[in-house]
Amino acid sequence: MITLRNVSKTYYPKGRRRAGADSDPAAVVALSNVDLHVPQGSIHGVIGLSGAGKSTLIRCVNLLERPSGGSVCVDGQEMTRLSAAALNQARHRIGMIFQHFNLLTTRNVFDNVALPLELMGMKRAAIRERVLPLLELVGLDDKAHQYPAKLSGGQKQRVAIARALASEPKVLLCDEATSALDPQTTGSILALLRDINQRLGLTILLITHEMEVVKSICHRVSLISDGELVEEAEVGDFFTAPRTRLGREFLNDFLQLEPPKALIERLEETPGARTHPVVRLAFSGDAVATPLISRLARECGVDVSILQAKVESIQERTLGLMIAELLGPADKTRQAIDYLESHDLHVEVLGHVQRDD
Ligand SMILES: Nc1ncnc2c1ncn2[C@@H]1O[C@H](COP(=O)(O)OP(=O)(O)OP(=O)(O)O)[C@@H](O)[C@H]1O
Repeated sequence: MITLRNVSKTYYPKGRRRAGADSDPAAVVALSNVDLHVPQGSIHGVIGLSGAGKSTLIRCVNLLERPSGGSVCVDGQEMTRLSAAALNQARHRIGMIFQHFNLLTTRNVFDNVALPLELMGMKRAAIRERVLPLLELVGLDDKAHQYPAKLSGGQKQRVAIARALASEPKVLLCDEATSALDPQTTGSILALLRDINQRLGLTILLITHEMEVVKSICHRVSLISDGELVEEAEVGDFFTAPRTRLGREFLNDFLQLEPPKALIERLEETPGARTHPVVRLAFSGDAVATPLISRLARECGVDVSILQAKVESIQERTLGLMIAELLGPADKTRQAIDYLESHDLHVEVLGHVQRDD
């Protein structure tokens, strides 16, 4: 449904865009060589730190920002090649919601949702037929005559969602849609987006800096850093075993699962004659219910000292996470790691610590 190929975006200081301007020290490369494919009906999250290029990326999809290079294809249409009129038409099929809702304060709820339909030239009766079910869908049918100033943040975002859906889009772009909301309201807005995705088959591309958003509703996630997509994975896989250092940092911050500080200070990168490994284990599926740790002791002769552990529900999947020291001779701890990996656990050796004995 959405395919970006080799998309780049460079911001130039006003009036300084010209041939050879790539070397302009004041130019900001916000995106480079971005490839992204979001299939019809899926929810795809792009996560990254502040300034990584998330907003630029999502705004390139509906050409609120025109890419400096590459192609942007939405629902089979190459967006960068459309005339102004055709682009305007294409945008009706791409709804967008924003962090700060962007409602018109002088219009009531009904008229905010009706606005895109008025701009499309729809008759008042047809607008009513379209808007009222949408207000019901977002749970605001009793607020049609209310003005935005009287609404909570969550209600404002619901109006914005209804407005974005008014032109019956195939794609919804969400630009940090829950960042201004408290955790409970965030939960209810995410539930609404999931519901819309399932009921209407709407394809959703969202950008966020919150792992909670990715965990709650996304099917796949991409990680953006300095304008480049550095990692992409199915959400369960990302939470089990992120492949990049930045991915691991996001995950550790979110899970708050780090070895104790005193132990981190003692961790050595390479094993020595009298060290034992500290590992981070991630397991899902059957492994969650299997008593693997006691089997390690029995079958590999290795004791396990659990430093931290937690179980997370990632949508339908249960994920176990643990930080542990493996205590035993080097050949046995090696064998224990092989044993765990052969039972589909993801094992990351965080380092090695000197034995106290
Ligand atoms: N209109 C602009 N002109 C010049 N530079 C810009 C413009 N918009 C964004 N940038 C720069 O492009 C880079 C990416 O910005 P962008 O807003 O896309 O990042 P972001 O990941 O959305 O950040 P945040 O989470 O803080 O909103 C940053 O270095 C930013 O300063």
